[in-house]
Amino acid sequence: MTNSVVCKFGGSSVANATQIEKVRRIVADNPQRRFVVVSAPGRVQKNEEKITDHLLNIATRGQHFRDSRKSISATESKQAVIDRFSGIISDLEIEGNDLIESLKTDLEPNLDGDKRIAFLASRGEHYNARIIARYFQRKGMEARACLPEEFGFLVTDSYLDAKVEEPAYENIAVLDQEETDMVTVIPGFYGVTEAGEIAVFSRGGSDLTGGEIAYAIDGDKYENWTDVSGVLESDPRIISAARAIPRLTFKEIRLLSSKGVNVFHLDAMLNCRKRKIPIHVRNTNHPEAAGTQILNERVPEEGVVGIARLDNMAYIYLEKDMLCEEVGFTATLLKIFQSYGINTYHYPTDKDDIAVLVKQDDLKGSINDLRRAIEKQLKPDFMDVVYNLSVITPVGLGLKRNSYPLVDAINALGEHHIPIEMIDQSPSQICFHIGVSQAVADDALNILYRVLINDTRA
Ligand SMILES: Nc1ncnc2c1ncn2[C@@H]1O[C@H](COP(=O)(O)OP(=O)(O)O)[C@@H](O)[C@H]1O
Ligand SMILES: N[C@@H](CC(=O)OP(=O)(O)O)C(=O)O
Repeated sequence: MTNSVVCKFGGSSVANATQIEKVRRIVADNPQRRFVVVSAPGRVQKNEEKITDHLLNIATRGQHFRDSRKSISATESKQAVIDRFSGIISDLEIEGNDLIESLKTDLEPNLDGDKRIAFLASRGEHYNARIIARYFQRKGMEARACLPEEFGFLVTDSYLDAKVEEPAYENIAVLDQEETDMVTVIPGFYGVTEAGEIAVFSRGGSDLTGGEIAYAIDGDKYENWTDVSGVLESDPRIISAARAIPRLTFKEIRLLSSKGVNVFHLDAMLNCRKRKIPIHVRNTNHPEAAGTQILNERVPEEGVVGIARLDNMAYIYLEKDMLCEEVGFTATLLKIFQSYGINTYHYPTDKDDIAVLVKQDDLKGSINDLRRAIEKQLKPDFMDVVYNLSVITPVGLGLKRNSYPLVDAINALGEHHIPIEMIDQSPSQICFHIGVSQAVADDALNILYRVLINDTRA
């Protein structure tokens, strides 16, 4: 079946009845929008918790919010989840007592460990999809909810970071062949293992579900609906003047997402790229806005198209004479990080030194053991750990043939007396990374936005 558009609506687009009505209008507006992937209800107010976070708090018996300023018990989270869904059902004026009863049972699962966390985390998407399908029906739309556990959205049994298994694609294709006039509502974020257990993708994983459905049915387009008018030039919470980027390549969005632009899940575009399915990031609150098209190719007219930023980073710095001539030194070093489950972001290296950039939270609890392992296996002359770093990454295909933005960035930061802690160009040459102290990161981002994007506009 061709001519299908897969639409994914994020948590902010399905947070309450008003938002869900906007979703219905968007779906009804184009008969090609036959697959609708929904997230769990997100934030209505800025300082509110997402339903998924409440569910994780229930799963971890009140530990999930421990590091945040709020202290919310598991019992309070349970009530918050029930209240939110009851409110949505009543505001949408649909019959939903059965759903609330079933939700209450699901909130007391007889499961332990990661299986318990995954099952509970998935319930936000699960119940929202069932509610939204009912609402569509009440408004006269031919619609059905299709649940991953029923149609066989098969995933691996890494319960909190599942990956899609090949047979899932055939099972999704079957959905596409039946009931072709219907709108199919699918909960995002989770799948089912061969043993019939629920496993979730990493956070933000409903984007991934949308991308996988689009790939499986070879859709014409994957629309990703959110609360901003596309992928913006930089984080709108810091750069209020940031505008939507009209076109991006898969490579550019992947770089931006991996370096902190979290409007779109890092892996959601991988299979779409394989089948050349264009992705369109759009605003549920402003469907008339042009949004951002993500395509295989584009002709760049500018140097930098967007600037990402990763906060709370740290680096481990090592010095050792002739380090670069010691075959296997970097491999051993990275293996040590791997053995502690720590993801490494960059490792700029030179003749006698190397630095490994990581998320500083990932060092919690293991930094002393990690240092000991490095000392024992690699015997560095000197080792230091630098915390509270922010890594700012300007991205753009145009950088490949134009290195002036790199010079401009360094000059502008110098003029404003912002010390550069680290600098590194990616091998693809379409982005570079500048590390600055967290304390001056907002200033640095503002300066770089001005000099690399704003001032270069015609
Ligand atoms: N460069 C950027 N472009 C767009 N949004 C961004 C960017 N950087 C950060 N964001 C934030 O990402 C949010 C959208 O992502 P998310 O909260 O996951 O949406 P959803 O609830 O639709 O899944 C926006 O509200 C915005 O604050
Ligand atoms: N609800 C899940 C999955 C997701 O994709 O949500 P959102 O679309 O709100 O980013 C999460 O919060 O991680």
